[in-house]
Amino acid sequence: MKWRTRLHKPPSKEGLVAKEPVTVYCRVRPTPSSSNEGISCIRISPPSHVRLLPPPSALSRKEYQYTFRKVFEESAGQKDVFEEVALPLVQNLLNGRNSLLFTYGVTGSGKTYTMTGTLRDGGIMPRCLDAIFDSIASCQAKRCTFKPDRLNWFEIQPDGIDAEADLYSRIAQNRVKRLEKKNSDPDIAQRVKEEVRQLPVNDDFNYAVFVTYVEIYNNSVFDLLDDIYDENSRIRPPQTKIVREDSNHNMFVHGVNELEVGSTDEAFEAYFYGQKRRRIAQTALNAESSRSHSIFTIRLVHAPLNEQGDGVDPDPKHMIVSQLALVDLAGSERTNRTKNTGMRLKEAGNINNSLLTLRVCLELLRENQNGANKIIPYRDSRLTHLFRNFFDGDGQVSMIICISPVVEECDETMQVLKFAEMAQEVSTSVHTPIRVNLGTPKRRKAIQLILKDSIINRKTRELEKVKDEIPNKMAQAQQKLSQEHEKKLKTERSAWEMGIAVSNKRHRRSRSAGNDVWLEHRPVHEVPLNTIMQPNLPKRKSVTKLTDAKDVTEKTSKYCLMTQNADSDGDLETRLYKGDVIPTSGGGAQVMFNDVEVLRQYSPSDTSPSRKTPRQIREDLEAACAQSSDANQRKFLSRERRYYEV
Ligand SMILES: Nc1ncnc2c1ncn2[C@@H]1O[C@H](COP(=O)(O)OP(=O)(O)OP(=O)(O)O)[C@@H](O)[C@H]1O
Repeated sequence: MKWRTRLHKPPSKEGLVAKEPVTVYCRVRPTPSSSNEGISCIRISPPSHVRLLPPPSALSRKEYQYTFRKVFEESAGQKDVFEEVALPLVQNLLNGRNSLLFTYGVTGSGKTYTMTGTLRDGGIMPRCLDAIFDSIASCQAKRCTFKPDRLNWFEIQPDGIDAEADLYSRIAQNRVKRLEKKNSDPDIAQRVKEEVRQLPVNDDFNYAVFVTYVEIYNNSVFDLLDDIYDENSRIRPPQTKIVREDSNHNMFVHGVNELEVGSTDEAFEAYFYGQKRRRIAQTALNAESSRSHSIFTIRLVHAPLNEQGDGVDPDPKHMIVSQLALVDLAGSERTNRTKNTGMRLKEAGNINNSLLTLRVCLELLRENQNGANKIIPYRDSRLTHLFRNFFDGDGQVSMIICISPVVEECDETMQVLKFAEMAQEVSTSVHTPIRVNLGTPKRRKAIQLILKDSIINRKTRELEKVKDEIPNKMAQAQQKLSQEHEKKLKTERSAWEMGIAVSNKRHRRSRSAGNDVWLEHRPVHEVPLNTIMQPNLPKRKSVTKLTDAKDVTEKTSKYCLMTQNADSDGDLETRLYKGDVIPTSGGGAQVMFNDVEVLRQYSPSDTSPSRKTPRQIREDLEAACAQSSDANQRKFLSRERRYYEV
């Protein structure tokens, strides 16, 4: 069943609210190889002090010491910075809180390096994504369970994918892929993922991750995930977006593309796509200087598990949306040093204006916290307008000041440090939303336990069933075995009876009447048999002496060796040893004896005890048949040799 929840406005803010100061960290980048090696305008006193030593050429020669939450030395790794600065913000996100993290500093001071890093040594953004996905791994909602309504909220589709949402998702993913094919983007597969600490999550909720990527360039907002190409594959000029306020007074970029991502790599694909759209202009200071503020926002949708534990609660009032905005600010710089002109000068002016507005807003906020009641000019720049909620109402704000030890940049570095020190004096409210009371806390675990239990029960039942069936199955197997045995015996018996039938005289006689040509090998001194029954061999050739091999090899297929003898009672006994003539591979022939016929004449009046009964005679014959192997055939032959010349 599929249904759509009616458009729902975010719930009013209830829950715990705590005041948190803007947290400022300072990262000192290694001295660039191009600068005067060994000359540095910075001294660090771990863990939180940094001293600026202006060179003789500086505008102000006074030494200053600044204190921040933590100062990262040149040797600090990406992991150190992430764990100290961003991991608590990821925990915020998982707890339903909002956070904003800026990197701020002069051009080339390491802001992008700190925020994004490289594929081999990821910065804060990929590490945050890894930590999020690792933490929600067991509670990730089915794709398309939530659909952005483009008004800063989400619709719930409890059954997951619906056609429209799926289409949206496919278009969005394809757009990212298509661009990747056309350009030689960094290979995401080469990204090195470091072990990230899994953070605790409320596993009675299902989670989905969405990303947006916008830039503020010359004080206009652009959606970096907007389709670059139109229907005719022509490059579309970028469309400016407006910053709006939703019904709950939250600021958002209207109509921005919000992409559901199922993994860090998918989010990275979106990021690289967006990178293409960023205006990257070369300045005299940095070959890859970004001239716009870029904002990569991760939104986490939390929705309670439904009662069955196989989907989400369809009530949108129970849904929580938290966000972590990662802002890579454009470099603050002095135009006279960068020697910018024309468009670059305009860019620099806008960048400095928005940074100045940020500074002014923070200064006035600080004054208001100390009793003043001044209007904060958020609207003076898109940057402050968009993040008004964070400063004014809700969310933790953190900042990493990136500084370079290069002496030439000492004056600008001082401005950055002064601004950052002031920013720490501003406090913001951090709101922790109240999660819906599910009635049965630890619902997922309970359902998992029930499922596990039912699997165990099912397996036990299956085992018991098998156990019950064992005697039955054994009886069946035994019956089958005895049936097979019986059948085998029967076959053997009938074969045996067939054998006996073969020795039946009449039967053999009838076989003699076929197309076979018999070689009848008679004794030299034959007793006249006129009065005695004789075998009927219709096509035969009789010999008393085998002199020519051709007698056997040519034409004949049957061989019959005849003996005549007087038995112990003086009666005449004629024996016919019969066999098949089988050609051999050497061109000769061999005889395979397979039958013995005994014709005996005796007087019916003779009743002497030594006379064999017909039954005894038959038994003798059967025994002779049973011995019709090669060896025995040879024995027969040698036994009878004295009567023949072979
Ligand atoms: N901590 C660091 N360790 C190693 N290399 C660094 C570090 N910080 C910066 N870099 C290097 O310095 C160069 C400039 O850094 P980056 O592009 O991050 O500066 P930026 O402040 O973002 O500049 P812009 O304001 O122009 O965007 C890059 O080549 C980057 O790899």
